[in-house]
Amino acid sequence: MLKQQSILIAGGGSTFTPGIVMMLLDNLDKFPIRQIKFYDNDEDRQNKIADACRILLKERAPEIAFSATTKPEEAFTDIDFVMAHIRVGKYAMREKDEKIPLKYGVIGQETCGPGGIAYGMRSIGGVLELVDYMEKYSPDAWMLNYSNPAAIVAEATRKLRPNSKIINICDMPVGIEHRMAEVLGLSSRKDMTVRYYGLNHFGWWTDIRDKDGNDLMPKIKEHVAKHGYVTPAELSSAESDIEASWKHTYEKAKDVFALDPETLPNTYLKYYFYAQDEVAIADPNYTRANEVMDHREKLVFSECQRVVDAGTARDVKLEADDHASYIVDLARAIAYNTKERMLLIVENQGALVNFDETAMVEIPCLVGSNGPEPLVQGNIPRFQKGLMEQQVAVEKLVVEAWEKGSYQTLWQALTLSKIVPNARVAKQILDDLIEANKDFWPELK
Ligand SMILES: NC(=O)c1ccc[n+]([C@@H]2O[C@H](COP(=O)([O-])OP(=O)(O)OC[C@H]3O[C@@H](n4cnc5c(N)ncnc54)[C@H](O)[C@@H]3O)[C@@H](O)[C@H]2O)c1
Ligand SMILES: O=P(O)(O)OC[C@H]1O[C@H](O[C@H]2[C@H](O)[C@@H](O)[C@@H](O)O[C@@H]2CO)[C@H](O)[C@@H](O)[C@@H]1O
Ligand SMILES: [Mn+2]
Repeated sequence: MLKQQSILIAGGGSTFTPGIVMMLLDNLDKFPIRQIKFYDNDEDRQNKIADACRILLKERAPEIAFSATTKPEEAFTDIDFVMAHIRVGKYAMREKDEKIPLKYGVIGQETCGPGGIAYGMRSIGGVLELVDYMEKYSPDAWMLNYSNPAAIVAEATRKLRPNSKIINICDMPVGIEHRMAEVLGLSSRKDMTVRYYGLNHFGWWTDIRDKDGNDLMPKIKEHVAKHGYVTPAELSSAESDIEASWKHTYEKAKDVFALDPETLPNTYLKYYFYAQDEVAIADPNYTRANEVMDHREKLVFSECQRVVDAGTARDVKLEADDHASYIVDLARAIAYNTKERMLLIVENQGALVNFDETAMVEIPCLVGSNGPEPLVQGNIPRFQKGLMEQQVAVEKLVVEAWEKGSYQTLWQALTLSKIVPNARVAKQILDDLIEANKDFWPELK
């Protein structure tokens, strides 16, 4: 009989929380649960999600104990897995991360360039705090962390909490693999076995095969060269479920792919290869944060309110997706030693032979009860190596700047980012970001 698990969702008020709860409910036969707790530092926001999830859980799995709290000891005691997805500063700060660089004609993005650096400087402290609570109150637990910017957070936990049981993850590769599977007519992305390497939001597939070992790359490449990662269904229907900004990102993968037709790229490389094109189509007064607040956040919170008002979650419209299935698969792999092959952000340690051993890289790993076992991906080519060396230096400098409280180091990080044109612009953006982030960043000297 499988051991029943106790789960803490940290960032209970996240728009992604209901999806994860739905996915946990869908998998109770493979991942039995005795307790789910929510933790957040914003009680009102968390309660809106928790009140709906309490109804959902009572109807579908009344045997699972449920609670929501803002008290760390109550939250982190008696836990097997912490599923973390906090956003320090919430959407109000994401909006500033995006709009400040745009004032200077520079990409404003959640995880890439100056926006990602600003968000990283807020997230490091928040995530380390969660790790410390977990180690104090449930020292045997694992933290599976989605909190962004995952690359910077991963470098911070590697360097500042080297022995902690935290695994940093991203749903972007599985989201793209889902699209590849649709292109191939496969029923699941899990029918594919992939080789992949890179940094978070900065990587490439080098090999994709079916379970019999047949090479699937040629067919995917043929599609991507024409349509990027827009799926056949999206191409043939005038109406699509995806938002226009994501559709553009999937289309733009065509131009990103053109740079290296040997591999298949992660979508967010568009911000590095085509920075000016992306700035040209951005609206400095209405960025992705505004879209998310107007769409996903409204949708999730209004649906939770509807469930609470109706007193039932019988016809709840919130769905579990790849994002949720990935974190649940990872928890299962650790809990029951499934040895599932998954892309994770781990310390390189020779897996990319000719790359910095201490870099946090995104590569396939076999996951069991001891955690991830990285799979060697060999030598990487000069083009990717050059790009990755520059980007990993940015990520390491940000963590160093946070640790030392150093203005100079953060200025260097911004200047080194491929997205920022020069040191003068880097300084202007930095000074604005410091002012905007004074409640969140360490003081920089
Ligand atoms: N790694 C990935 O691929 C991936 C994918 C999707 C989302 N995410 C990340 O997941 C997170 C949640 O995204 P969202 O859009 O749902 O955000 P959200 O703002 O809806 O939710 C985040 C929650 O975190 C809470 N929070 C902030 N600081 C906290 C702290 N110090 N302690 C406890 N709680 C805190 C907020 O109050 C909020 O309820 C973000 O970091 C986002 O970037 C990552
Ligand atoms: O702008 P947002 O908040 O909608 O998304 C930013 C996040 O984007 C990635 O996740 C995508 C995923 O790539 C896509 O396939 C689909 O599932 O939607 C997800 C987000 O809604 C990315 O991996 C995250 O790190 C970003 O935060
Ligand atoms: Mn991601």
